[in-house]
Amino acid sequence: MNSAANAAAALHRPETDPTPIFEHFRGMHGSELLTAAVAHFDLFGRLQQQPLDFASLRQALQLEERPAHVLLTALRAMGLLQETDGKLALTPLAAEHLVPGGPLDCGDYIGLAAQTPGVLTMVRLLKTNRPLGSDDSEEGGAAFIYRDGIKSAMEAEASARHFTLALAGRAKNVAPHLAEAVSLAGAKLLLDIGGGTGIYSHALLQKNPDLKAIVFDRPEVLKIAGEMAEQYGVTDRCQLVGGDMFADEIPAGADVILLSNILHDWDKPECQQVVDRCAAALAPGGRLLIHDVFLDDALDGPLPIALYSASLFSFTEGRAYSGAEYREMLTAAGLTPQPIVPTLVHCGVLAGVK
Ligand SMILES: C[S@@+](CC[C@H](N)C(=O)[O-])C[C@H]1O[C@@H](n2cnc3c(N)ncnc32)[C@H](O)[C@@H]1O
Repeated sequence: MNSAANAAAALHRPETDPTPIFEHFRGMHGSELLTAAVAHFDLFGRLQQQPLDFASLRQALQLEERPAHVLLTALRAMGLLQETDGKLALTPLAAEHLVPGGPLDCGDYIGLAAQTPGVLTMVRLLKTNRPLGSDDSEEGGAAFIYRDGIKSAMEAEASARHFTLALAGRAKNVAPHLAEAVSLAGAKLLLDIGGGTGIYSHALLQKNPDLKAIVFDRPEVLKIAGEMAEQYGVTDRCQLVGGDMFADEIPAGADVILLSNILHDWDKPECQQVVDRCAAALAPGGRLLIHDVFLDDALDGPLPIALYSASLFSFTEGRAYSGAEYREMLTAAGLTPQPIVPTLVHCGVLAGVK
């Protein structure tokens, strides 16, 4: 048992900003999406014929809405597509260099990567709209997500531990910034839905000595949250509750509910369901905190978030959303959105007040 006196500090801010490391890691998706667009979807050839609105282009590419957003947002962020009068068109850069058969076309060069494993996987995911690990032919189940009817890696001890601890590196860096950015003065109970390691809760508990927290997640994941609570010396104020946020009762009466990196794992109807359920469970006057990344409201960048969106798309049933999309969800749940407060690694907090 770790006493509070020799507990690890969850409030230790990194001396250097790890954001570029995450950007380099996610950068592979830029290459995959560009190559897919050029060599598998003939996207630039199609748009050379005529600009198309999102729905028509999506139909022409035979993509469902989520993969179409991931692909087209990334290409807009790369400066290859632009929206004019509601239609997507080639930018001068794409028109000069990516239209098949053009005098300065670089498409065959990009096509050198057409059959590489990463590109082929991305093309399959875009076409099927299913995350890695979710097919019956694949072992293990999808990472980070659980709902009735899907094969989830979060239900088996070893894979739940593997994926949960994988997020600890980011959480340890970002949590001190979150604890600094969000004042919980006066709050008595924090509910951390899908809390994973619980590190964000542990940092908030260390920062706010009168606060108590509930970390709500799948039972196998909570084993790690319990170990971490010991390391950070907050076990006496941190309760672990196992459940399914879509089906089980959300503990009622918290002043603050945290959805840290949760909604980006889900498609819009599931996001709305979670936001609605959290809003109903909040105490009057309470806050729902969406801690996540935010695309521009026009869904045309920034590029690092657009590439992270492809990563989220690959692993889960979600993607990155814009501030406007999240504000719409909060408003539909009867909450009043507040301005976004940045934390670290492109993340920020968007609060909705009940
Ligand atoms: C991407 S992780 C985020 C973890 C942590 N909040 C963070 O920011 O690092 C998503 C978390 O949601 C949990 N989760 C997914 N589906 C869930 C469900 N239906 N009910 C409860 N928790 C769920 C996962 O087990 C996982 O810990």
